[in-house]
Amino acid sequence: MRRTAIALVAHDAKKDAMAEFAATHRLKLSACDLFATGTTGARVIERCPELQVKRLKSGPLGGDQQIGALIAEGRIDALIFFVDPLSPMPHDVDVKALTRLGLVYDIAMALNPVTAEMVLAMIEPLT
Ligand SMILES: O=C(CO)COP(=O)(O)O
Repeated sequence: MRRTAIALVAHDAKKDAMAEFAATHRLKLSACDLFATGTTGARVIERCPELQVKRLKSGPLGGDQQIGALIAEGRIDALIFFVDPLSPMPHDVDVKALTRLGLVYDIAMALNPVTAEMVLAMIEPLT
């Protein structure tokens, strides 16, 4: 049985919040397999160098789609995606496709920090 796999994604205006979220939950996250879009992953690693994070491409360059592909393959248990609802995104279609796949495959999906706290509280990492 594999470890619990969590994907971390944050839009630019939410990256500070994601770095803080990762720092607050570093212990639990360290027991999970972590995936992230490029810049989000870099920010998480910068804040929490001890975390092993598989960084994919930056979201606008295909990273959202890579996370979506992992979801479609059944390799992600939870998506924590801090969405910026106030800024237009050139890759809005990718963002929509990613959240759509989260729904299609019925994984745990948190789109804001308060829900992410709840989702993580329910996760018992397999070690
Ligand atoms: O754009 C993103 C999600 O749509 C996130 O990508 P980055 O983590 O590379 O900024």
